[in-house]
Amino acid sequence: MLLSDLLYKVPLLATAGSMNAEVTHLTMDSRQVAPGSLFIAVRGTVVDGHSFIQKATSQGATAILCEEMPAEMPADVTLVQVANAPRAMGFVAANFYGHPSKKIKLVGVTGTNGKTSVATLLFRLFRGLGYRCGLLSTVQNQIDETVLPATHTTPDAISANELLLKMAQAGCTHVFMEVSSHAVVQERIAGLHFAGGIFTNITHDHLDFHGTFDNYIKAKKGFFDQLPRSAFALTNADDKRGAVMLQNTLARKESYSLQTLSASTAGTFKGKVLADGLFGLEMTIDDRQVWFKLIGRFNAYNLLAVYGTAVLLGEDEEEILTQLSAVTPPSGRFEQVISDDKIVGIVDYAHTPDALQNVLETIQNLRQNNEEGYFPQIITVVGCGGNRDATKRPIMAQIATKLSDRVILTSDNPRFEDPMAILEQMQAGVSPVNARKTRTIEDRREAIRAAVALAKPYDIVLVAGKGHETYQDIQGTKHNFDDRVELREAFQNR
Ligand SMILES: CC(=O)N[C@H]1[C@@H](OP(=O)(O)OP(=O)(O)OC[C@H]2O[C@@H](n3ccc(=O)[nH]c3=O)[C@H](O)[C@@H]2O)O[C@H](CO)[C@@H](O)[C@@H]1O[C@H](C)C(=O)N[C@@H](C)C(=O)N[C@H](CCC(=O)O)C(=O)O
Ligand SMILES: Nc1ncnc2c1ncn2[C@@H]1O[C@H](COP(=O)(O)OP(=O)(O)OP(=O)(O)O)[C@@H](O)[C@H]1O
Ligand SMILES: N[C@H](CCC[C@H](N)C(=O)O)C(=O)O
Ligand SMILES: [Mg+2]
Repeated sequence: MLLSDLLYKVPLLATAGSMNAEVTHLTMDSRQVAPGSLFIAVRGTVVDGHSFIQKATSQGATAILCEEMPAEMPADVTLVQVANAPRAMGFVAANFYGHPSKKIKLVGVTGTNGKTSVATLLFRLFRGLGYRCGLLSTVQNQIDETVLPATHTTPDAISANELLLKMAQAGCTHVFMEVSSHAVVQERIAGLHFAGGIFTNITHDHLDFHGTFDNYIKAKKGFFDQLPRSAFALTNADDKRGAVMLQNTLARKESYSLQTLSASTAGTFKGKVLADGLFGLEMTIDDRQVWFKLIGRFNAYNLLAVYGTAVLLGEDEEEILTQLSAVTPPSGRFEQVISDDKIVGIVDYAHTPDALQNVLETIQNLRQNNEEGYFPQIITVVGCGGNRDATKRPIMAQIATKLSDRVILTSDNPRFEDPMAILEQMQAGVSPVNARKTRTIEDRREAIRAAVALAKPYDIVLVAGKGHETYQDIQGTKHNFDDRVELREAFQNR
C-alpha cells in the first residue's frame, strides 16, 4: 500500500522523503523490520523505540513513523513525524488492513474484573444464536472454531487489525474483545470502530502502571470517550463509577442493575438473584425466570451485561435467555476439581482484592453441613504477581486470611522480582490473630500439596490467581504449571 494511503486521516507534523513509497509490512519492533516495512517508533516503559530508528533503516525499512525526527536523516527512507505515534499506529493499522472493524459488529468490554467472563459468554451466546464470531481475550483468541494463543488481554493495534481482518474473511459477523486499561492508555484500540462498549466494574488494580486510582478510572473512561455516536455504551449502574464512564461519551447510554433503586438510578436492564449455589444461579431478568450454569453473585452482573448487550445488538429476549442458560463459564473461572474422597478444589483467576473477596464470599455462602453434620473448612492458596501493582499484596493476604480457615501464601508469576520479597509484602497484611492460620510456602506446587494435606473430605481448597494460566513466569522463563493439573496430582498423591 502507498504510504500516503496508509496515512489517510493521520495528522502529520512533518515528512521527509517520498510519500509514494510502497509499504508491505507494519511493525513497532525493529527486530521484525525487513525491506518494505514501516517501522513505528514507540516510547515504551523500558526503552524508547526512537533509539532503534538507525537499526530499522539498516535492516531496510521503507519508512519510519516517529514523534521526533532523528538527528541524522537516513537516505532512501521516508520519515513521517506525528505528535502521538501509538495513536497514529492505530489508524495506520486500520488503513493497512482495510478497516476490518467496520465490516463486523465489534463490542469491547472493559472493567477491572469480568472482561474475559463477559466477552467469552457473549462469544458463546452468539455462536449459540447461530452466528460466526470472533473473540479477543486473555485466555485465547478465537476465529469462530479456530483457537489462537493470546499474549495479551488486548492485542496491539497491528495484531488486532490483522486478527479482525481474518475474522471478517472467515465470515464472522460479531467480535467480542476485552479492552484493558493498558490498551486504552497505549492506544492499542485507536482507529477501531466499535458497535458497543461494556463496563463491568472498577476496583483496586494496576496502580503500578496508572499511578493513582483516578488515572485508572480515566483510562477506562477513555474507552467510552472514543466510542462513536452509532455505538451503545452499556454501564453497570450499581458500580460507584458506572455513571462516570458515560459522562462524555457520544454513544447511546444504557445501563444494567441488580439493585431495586429508584427509576432514575436503576438500570435499563434489570435483574434479580433468586438463588445461588454450587448448581449455578437462578435469576429473574426483565421479569423472566432463568437458570444459569455460572456460580457466584458476581456472575449475575456478567450475565446481565451479556443479556443487555445481546438485546442492544437486536437479538430476541426469549431466545437470548434460552441460549444463555446453557452457556458454560470460561476456563479457570470457578473451575472445580473434586477428589475421590470429596475434597472440593476450586481454581479461580481471582488476582485482585475485589475478585478474591467475591470468590471467597461465594464459597462461604455455598458451604453447608454435610450428611454427617460436618461443616467444610476453606483452605486458600494465593499469591500475587511480580512486576505488577505491589499495593494489592497486603490487601489480598488480608482478605484471604479473613475469609478462610487456613491460608497458604505462595508465588504467582514472580517475573523479575524476588518471590520471598513479594511474600513478605503479603504477610504484612495478615493480622497477628490470623497469622496462626497462615503459612508461607514459596513453591506453588508444594503450597498446593500442603493445602490438600490439610484438607478433610468436603473441605474446599481454593487455588486463586492463575485460573487458565498454564505457566509460572520466573525471571522471564515460563515454566509449565497448571493449578488444575497440580490439584489433581495432589489429590492422587494424598
Ligand atoms: C507495561 C506494558 O504494557 N508493556 C507493553 C509495552 O511494552 P514496553 O512499553 O515495555 O515496551 P519497551 O520494551 O519499552 O519497548 C518500546 C518499543 O521499542 C520497541 N523495541 C524494543 C526493543 C528492540 O530491540 N527494538 C524495538 O523496536 C518495542 O517493540 C516497543 O515498540 O508494549 C509492548 C508491545 O505492545 C507490550 O508487549 C508490553 O506488554 C507487556 C509484555 C505486558 O506485560 N503488558 C501487560 C502489563 C499488559 O499489557 N496487560 C494488559 C492486561 C492488564 C489487565 O487488565 O489485567 C493487557 O492488555 O494484556
Ligand atoms: N463481574 C465481576 N465482578 C467481580 N469479580 C468478578 C467478576 N467477574 C469475574 N470476577 C472475578 O474475577 C476473576 C477474573 O475474571 P475475568 O477473567 O473475567 O476478569 P478480567 O477482567 O478478564 O481479568 P484480566 O484483567 O486479567 O483480563 C474471576 O476469576 C472471578 O474471581
Ligand atoms: N492481566 C493481569 C493478569 C494477572 C494474573 C496473575 N496470575 C499475575 O500474574 O499477576 C495482569 O497482567 O496484571
Ligand atoms: Mg481478561
